[in-house]
Amino acid sequence: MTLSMGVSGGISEETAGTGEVIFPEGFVWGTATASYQIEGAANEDGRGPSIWDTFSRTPGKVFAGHTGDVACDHYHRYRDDVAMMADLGVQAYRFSMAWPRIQPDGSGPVNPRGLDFYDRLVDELHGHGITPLVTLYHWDLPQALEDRGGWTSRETAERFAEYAAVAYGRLGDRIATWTTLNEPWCSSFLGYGAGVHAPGRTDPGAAFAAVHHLLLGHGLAVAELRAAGAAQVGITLNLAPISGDDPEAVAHIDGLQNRIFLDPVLRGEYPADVVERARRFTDWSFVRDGDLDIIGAPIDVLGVNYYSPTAVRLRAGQPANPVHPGSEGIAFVQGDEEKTAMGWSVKPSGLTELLTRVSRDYPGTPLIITENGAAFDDVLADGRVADERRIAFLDGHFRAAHAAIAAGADLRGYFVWSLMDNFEWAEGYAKRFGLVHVDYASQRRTPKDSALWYREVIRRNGLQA
Ligand SMILES: N#[N+]C[C@@H]1[C@@H](O)[C@H](O)[C@@H](O)[C@@H]2O[C@H]12
Repeated sequence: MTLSMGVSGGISEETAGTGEVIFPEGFVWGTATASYQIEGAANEDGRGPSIWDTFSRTPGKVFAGHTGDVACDHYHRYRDDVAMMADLGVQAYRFSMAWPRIQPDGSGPVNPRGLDFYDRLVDELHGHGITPLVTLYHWDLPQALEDRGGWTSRETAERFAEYAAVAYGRLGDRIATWTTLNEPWCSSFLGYGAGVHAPGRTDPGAAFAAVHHLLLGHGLAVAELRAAGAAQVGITLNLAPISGDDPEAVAHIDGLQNRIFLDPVLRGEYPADVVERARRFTDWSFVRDGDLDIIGAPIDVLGVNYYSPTAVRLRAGQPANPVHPGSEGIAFVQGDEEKTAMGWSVKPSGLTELLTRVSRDYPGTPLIITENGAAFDDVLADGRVADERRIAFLDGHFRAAHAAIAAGADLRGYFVWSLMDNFEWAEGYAKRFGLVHVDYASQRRTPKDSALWYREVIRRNGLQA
């Protein structure tokens, strides 16, 4: 089953708020994870070091010095995890492949034992009737490539395309939907601009070079995947609706958060206003003739990760937010909505706004929500996690997605982040996003109430009144 097949049938009358909503027939319900966040086995079967192995070992970078060395031990427990997904009725599973497991140095020799793991995983998924959706890059860049410049170097984009071809060569017969990158905004602006993610660099000019080479890697990989016969190719972007009273401030942040990725991928051009604003930090000389044609090659599906909206306002003297280069005088403000354990506003309507905006401004590409979910301070008591807030969060966001479909968005599926609690990057294991609770000491998995609730949503293909 491909994930961007047309969904058939109309949708029920939109009954906002609390009524029953039924999604189109063929709508795909899934869960999502990422290699470094769940696999563990960091030094097993030939896996090479990634930038997150290095970063998490750098004092002060990750909460309590947590690392992904063991994580959820999914590398060894994948059969039980897949069986658990099947029990929850999950129809599709979004996971990422660890580039350093497949090419330990990021180029050259392929590690067959790394490919063997994904072979086993994909066969297990198919054995349970679960459709795989793969992300080729979810932030675990081989350290050897970072040592040669990482995403600031054009070479990394070229190596990424080679890695994509290797992965497809082994698994292309069993994976229909291939997404190249997860959230290049995080890889570039958090990793090279603000330094709060691996590799921990704080150079805005490097961040813009990373933006370009990540996107170039995407385009070169799409070409490789197409040549190899991939059925569906795409990319996942973390996007947010930007609100505020000052149009210039909104445009600035919308440009850096959304349009710097959407425009090249879906229009084959960088937004002119972003290019001009960024000239303080870069001369864009890393962009070569033909690059934008490569980056803008057609894709079959756009993955959208949505968590929370962004609100900005002018504030005299406000220093730049290092995550958003050139944002002096722009304050990021929080509304009085409920907050998650990450401190993010809970605003389901932001998802409707985002999906309808993308559909309006970038028509013609089917959408999949590749991540949406929330961290809350879950408590396991007597073998149960009564995570009502997560149920309410998901209920609201599912309804918001349904409203977007009713407004014309071509939304094909929804992957809840995350299948299970996992390594939450700089937050380590302190933040729990999972539908399934993980006791890291015992590795015991306990489906939370939200998982059992989600099973019913999937069974109904919608929500009860
Ligand atoms: N933070 N947070 C949760 C979640 C993260 O765990 C994923 O790896 C990212 O793709 C995206 O940031 C979202």
